[in-house]
Amino acid sequence: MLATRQLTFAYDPAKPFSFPDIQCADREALLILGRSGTGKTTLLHLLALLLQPQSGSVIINQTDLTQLSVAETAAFRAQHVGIVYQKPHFVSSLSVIDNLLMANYLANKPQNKARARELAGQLGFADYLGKKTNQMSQGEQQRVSIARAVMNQPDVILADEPTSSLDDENTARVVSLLRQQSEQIGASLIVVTHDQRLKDVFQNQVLLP
Ligand SMILES: Nc1ncnc2c1ncn2[C@@H]1O[C@H](COP(=O)(O)OP(=O)(O)OP(=O)(O)O)[C@@H](O)[C@H]1O
Repeated sequence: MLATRQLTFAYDPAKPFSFPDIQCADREALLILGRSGTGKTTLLHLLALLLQPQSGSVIINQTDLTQLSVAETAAFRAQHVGIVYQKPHFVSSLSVIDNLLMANYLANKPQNKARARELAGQLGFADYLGKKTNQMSQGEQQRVSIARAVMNQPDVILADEPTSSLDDENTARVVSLLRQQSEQIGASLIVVTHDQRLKDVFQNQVLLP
């Protein structure tokens, strides 16, 4: 479960952001829409406490992340939050499977190769596990990115424009994989996007003004 209360933030004091409260239960999906520059990525980074809000709270399960120290926040994020970035960031010198196992390492958990293989099978990149990520197409990399986000079975999955550079077929595939994974592990799924193709797919929506 993720909920926010009266979140505010400013890169520049002259341009403050004030975000609508959002709520997303376990196994639910929420789409956050808005034109370019309305603060979608900023909001997603606040939800992951990658940015510290000026005021307000971010609650995941029973924990108010804004009350945690920097070290506690980093540990909480690694264990409970899975992030799919707009452009996948991988360690290019490592293989696909080692990039997945990195999520275990960062969360201070034992390496779970069986889970990495299971996800690769489910998401359709089992043949790539030993390869480097730069040998994969963008759509394939996006699927690895989803697998990495769910390696530790997080409580919340945050996805930033996961489909903006994909064709219709890969968009449908990525959306269904995100939903399937969040339902399987019982996570809240929050997607921020300006991709109008997703409007008809998600029932719960928030529009940033
Ligand atoms: N690090 C930063 N420093 C200063 N201003 C920033 C920074 N990051 C974003 N902004 C500004 O904050 C506003 C919101 O940016 P943000 O990236 O959250 O918007 P967005 O809705 O995700 O846009 P897009 O759909 O184009 O990705 C923009 O006007 C942007 O220029």
